[in-house]
Amino acid sequence: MSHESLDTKIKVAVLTVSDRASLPDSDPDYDKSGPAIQEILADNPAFSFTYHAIVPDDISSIQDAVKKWVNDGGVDWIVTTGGTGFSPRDRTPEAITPLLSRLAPGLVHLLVSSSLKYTMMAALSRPVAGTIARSSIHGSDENSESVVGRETLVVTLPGSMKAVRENLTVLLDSGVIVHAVELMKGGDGTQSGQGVHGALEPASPHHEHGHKFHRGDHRHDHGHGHGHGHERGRGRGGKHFHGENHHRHHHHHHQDDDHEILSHDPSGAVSARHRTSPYPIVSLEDAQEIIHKTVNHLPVVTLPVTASLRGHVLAEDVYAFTDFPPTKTTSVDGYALRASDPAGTYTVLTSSSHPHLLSPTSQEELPEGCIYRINTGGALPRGADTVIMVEDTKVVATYLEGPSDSTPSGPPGEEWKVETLIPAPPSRINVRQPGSDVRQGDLVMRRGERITSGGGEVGSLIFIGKREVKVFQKPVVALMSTGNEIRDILGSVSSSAESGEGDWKSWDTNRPSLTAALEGMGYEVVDLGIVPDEIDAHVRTLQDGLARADIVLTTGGTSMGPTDLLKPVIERRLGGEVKFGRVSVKPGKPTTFAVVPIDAPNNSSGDTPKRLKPLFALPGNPASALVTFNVFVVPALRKLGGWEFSGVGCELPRVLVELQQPVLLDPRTEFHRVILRSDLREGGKLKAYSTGGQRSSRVASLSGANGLLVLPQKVNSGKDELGSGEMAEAIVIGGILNLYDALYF
Ligand SMILES: Nc1nc2c(c(=O)[nH]1)N[C@H]1C(S)=C(S)[C@@H](COP(=O)(O)OP(=O)(O)OC[C@H]3O[C@@H](n4cnc5c(N)ncnc54)[C@H](O)[C@@H]3O)O[C@H]1N2
Ligand code: MOO
Repeated sequence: MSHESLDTKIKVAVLTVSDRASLPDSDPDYDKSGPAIQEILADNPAFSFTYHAIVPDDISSIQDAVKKWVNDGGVDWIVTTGGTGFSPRDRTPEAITPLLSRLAPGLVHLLVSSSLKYTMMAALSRPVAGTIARSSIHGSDENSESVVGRETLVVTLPGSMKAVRENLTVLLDSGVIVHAVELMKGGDGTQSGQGVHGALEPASPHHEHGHKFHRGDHRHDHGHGHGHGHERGRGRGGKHFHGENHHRHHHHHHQDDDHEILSHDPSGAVSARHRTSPYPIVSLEDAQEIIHKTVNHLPVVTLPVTASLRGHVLAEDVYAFTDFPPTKTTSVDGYALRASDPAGTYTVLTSSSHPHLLSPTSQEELPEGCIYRINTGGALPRGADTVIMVEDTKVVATYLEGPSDSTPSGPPGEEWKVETLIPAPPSRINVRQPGSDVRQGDLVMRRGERITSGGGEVGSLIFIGKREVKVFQKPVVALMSTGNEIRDILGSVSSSAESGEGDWKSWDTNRPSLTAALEGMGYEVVDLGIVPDEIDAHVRTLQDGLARADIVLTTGGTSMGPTDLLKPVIERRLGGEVKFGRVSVKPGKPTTFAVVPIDAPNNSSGDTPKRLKPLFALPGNPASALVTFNVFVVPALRKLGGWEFSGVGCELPRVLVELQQPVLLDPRTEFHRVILRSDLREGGKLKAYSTGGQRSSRVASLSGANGLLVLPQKVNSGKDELGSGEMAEAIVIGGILNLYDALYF
């Protein structure tokens, strides 16, 4: 059934019961809950709004209004708000009960029990629910056939906005109202996609309401236009998830608007799960842009400049505090002298015999007729301006073992006289002038520059004497696998599991492979282990991961199975917002990206600000997990760590490559795993060799792969394949090889 056509929609009338609001001179804004109900319903395609009235808290006024709507015929469901409490004027239940032809205590139970999760005061709410038959109001049942389809459902809600929103959410999200009205009209209820035991809302008070993370209003997946349910009032983001009708609506955001929950309720019956995914399928490019827009850099920290700085991004400009080298310095081993000194014989001075010539506290210069022995990197003595290499000299005389008349005393065997065989070379040749490597005040590295494992950046910082530096925090990544069928290869495995019996099926491939990838990129990994397909275990482990890490990665449980828990747990138990739940890529269609609120420590004003942490739920298939990691997660990790570009730009680089095999095109953008080799015989052309079978479970397709072809989507009437020799784009995920750097190719 489509809720698109008006006459199949459930027609709703809203009755506000309030002495104050019904006064003739009452402020029209006094009634808040009546309009709130209209707005919530207006955004739900299953409903169309008909009437709204405000009556005082007296039994006959309430009954008159209800009877009128029931007798007019055109109303399927009457929602009242107000007058259900314990104060003397609260009479709504007393007004409605006598009109009911059939009681619906189950609905009452649903309302009260769900409200009790928010407040024990819900025990003092006295709702009634049931159906009113049109004929029973006329007091005539002579035409019993006309009773069929002539019933109106009535539910009484409290007057408070909060309670109204909570109760309506439970009634709409559970699907019970749609189902009830279908049954009242003589249908079998299958239209709403709810089995008779359609699943009810789980206990999740704190995340159904109150948090204020709006979905960015990008990418509404209409395809139907959106005229539904907007006759009155404005659309409000009510959460709805019945059956086939999963429209995204334009939300006219109100400040207490929540984001939509699209996932199924996993605590319900298997039969109540979605049979088509409610998540719109976004393109690769859109998914990348959503990630880029959502993820922000982590805070700045000051770290010591050591090798472990690699992988960080600088958060400050770094200037040189002094000149490097600080004084004239030799770049060769030899003898310092004056540039004007001709070839000839000189007396040798050294840092042992004449250290004061190097000391800044002395004024003395290198005397005429002397040269000063120095080694590469050493400072020139005062008075010298160039250096002659040792190769251009020879020893003429050394100090002797014992005293002598003609030889002054010195360490025996030490050089006394050395002959320079050529005139002193010009100083530019062998001398590094002060500040010639780095000048004081030079900008050595900029904020935003990345400290790579290439070493150049760490080296540059240390070289100028920088001991600590401001960098963006590098994300810590929490990683978990899911699935009852998954076992840790290091864990103890019972013999029945080893023999393949029981429900054991797979070694946990994803955690080790993703850990290798993450640690190889320099990220610290928090291992959350393997989590069974149970809601509470998911919640606990995810909360643990969110507390300990800056980003959480999961694998498995993203798709359409009844135990695919990630999306429902994120939305319904963690209060998270799924930014996208499907992407048109192969492999990796169910890749899910969400943000989850984390309570920041209470501040002095007492309110609890929320921080959002990103979470990727990657598909369980091992090849899918690794491919989507490279395509979607790596850019997010980089962005968290402070990579910043004006556009989308944290992705791994792409190159143009020549296919060496023909490849078939898929309706989804396909990442075909390849080995990229540079062929110098053809000017260094990059050639792409397929790694073979590309099924999502075949992680071997990534073994040795250093590239992911980005194969364009096959379009209707477009070509089905790219031929050998054609060019395509590839994402570089590893080091490029030479053509012959391989065991085989
Ligand atoms: N009815 C539909 N079924 C599936 C759809 C779909 O659109 N409709 N999508 C398929 C696609 S595409 C993928 S990809 C997978 C994704 O599945 P999940 O993310 O829900 O993952 P699981 O069902 O939990 O597991 C899938 C597969 O991978 C194995 N697995 C899971 N974790 C690990 C691990 N850590 N190490 C090794 N192997 C793992 C698991 O045993 C399953 O064989 O869904 C398709 N289905
Ligand atoms: O999208 Mo799935 O990753 O093809 O197997």
